[in-house]
Amino acid sequence: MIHLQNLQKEYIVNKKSVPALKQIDLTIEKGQIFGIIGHSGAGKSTLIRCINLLEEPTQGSVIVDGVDLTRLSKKALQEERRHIGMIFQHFNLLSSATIFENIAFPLRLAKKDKGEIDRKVTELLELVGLTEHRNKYPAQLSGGQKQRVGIARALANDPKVLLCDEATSALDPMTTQSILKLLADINKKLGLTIVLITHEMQVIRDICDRVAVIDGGYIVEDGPVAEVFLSPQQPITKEFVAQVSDFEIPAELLASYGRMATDERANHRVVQVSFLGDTTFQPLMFEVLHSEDLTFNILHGTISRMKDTPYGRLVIELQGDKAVLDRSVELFRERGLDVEVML
Ligand SMILES: Nc1ncnc2c1ncn2[C@@H]1O[C@H](COP(=O)(O)OP(=O)(O)OP(=O)(O)O)[C@@H](O)[C@H]1O
Repeated sequence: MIHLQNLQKEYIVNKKSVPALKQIDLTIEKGQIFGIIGHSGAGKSTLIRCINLLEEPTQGSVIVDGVDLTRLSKKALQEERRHIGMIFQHFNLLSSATIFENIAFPLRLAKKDKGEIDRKVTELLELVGLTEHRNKYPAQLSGGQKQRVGIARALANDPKVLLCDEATSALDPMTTQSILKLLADINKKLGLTIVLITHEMQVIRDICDRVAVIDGGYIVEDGPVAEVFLSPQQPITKEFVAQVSDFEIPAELLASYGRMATDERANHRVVQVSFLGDTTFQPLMFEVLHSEDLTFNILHGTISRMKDTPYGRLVIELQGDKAVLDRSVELFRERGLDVEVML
C-alpha cells in the first residue's frame, strides 16, 4: 500500500543543511497498523508528513496505492491527499465551528451535496460515539472526545490510509486506551491502513502489527511487533522495550553475584525466557526444569498480550552444574523459547 524508497529529507536553516531523514526504505502493507517509534528529534513527524507530502522529500519516492506522489502536479496531489486522512496530537479542530461542521469540513471542500454531508457526518458521529454531541463546540468536549472528532473528520472522505501524528500523546492512559481501541476497531471494520508515530512502546504493543524504530533519521530496526518486542536487536530498541517491562535485576542479587568466586559463579545463571503465541500456555519450560538436576528461583513473571498475540516472560535464577545449565538453556531454545542470559 505504501512504499517509501530511498527517502531523504533535509531542512535548510540559515543556509545550512539539517538532515532529518536518511535513506528510508519502508513498505507498509494494506490493512496493517504500522507504528514508527523514536525519541524526540529522531525524524518521526518529518517521516509521517512525507507520506502525504505535507513535507516534501529532498529525494526518493513516496508511493501510495501505486501512485508516486512526488511526481504529481499540485492539483493531482490535492486529489490524492483526499485518500489519506490525518489526525494530530493537538487535534487541530476549528474552535468556532460545531462538531458537526468540523467533521463536515472536508466534505464541503470536496463539494459534496447537503444531503450526502448530513448522511455521512451522522454515520461518522455514530462510528466514533459522539452522536449526542453534534451541536456542541470543541471547547465543550474532553481531550478524548476531541480526538474522536479528529478521527471522524479524517475518515470523512473514505481514505485508504490514516496517518496518526502522536494521536494519543496529549491524553491520559485510560483515554489513550479508548482511542487506541477505536483505531483498532476502525482498522478491522474498514480495512483501513493505519500509520502511527509515537514515542511510547505501549502504544506499539497494544495496537500495531509491525513497527519501525527511527533514530537520527535512519530506520534502525523493523519487523513484526511480537518479534521486535521479544527479541530487540538494537540498543535503542531495547530501551523502548524496557519502557513496558517492569523488571530490573534486584541490586542485592547483582551484589551477591559480584561477590562469588569464579567457579561458584559458573554454577549460577539468571535467564529471561520469552514465550509467544500458543507456547505461552504450554509447560515447555517446566518440562526442562523438571527433567534436569538443577534448582530454580522465579524472580519475575508476566503474561500479557500484544494486540491479539499472547506472550509471556519469565526471569529465573538457575543453579546447578555448569554443563547442566548450558544444556538446559539449549533445551529451552530447542523447544522454541527465546532465551536471554542476563547474568
Ligand atoms: N521545519 C523545520 N525546519 C528545520 N528543521 C526541522 C524542521 N522540522 C524538523 N526539523 C529538524 O529535523 C529533525 C527531525 O525532527 P522531527 O520533528 O521530524 O522529529 P520527531 O521525531 O518528530 O521529534 P518530536 O517527537 O520532538 O516531534 C530534528 O533535528 C528537527 O530539529
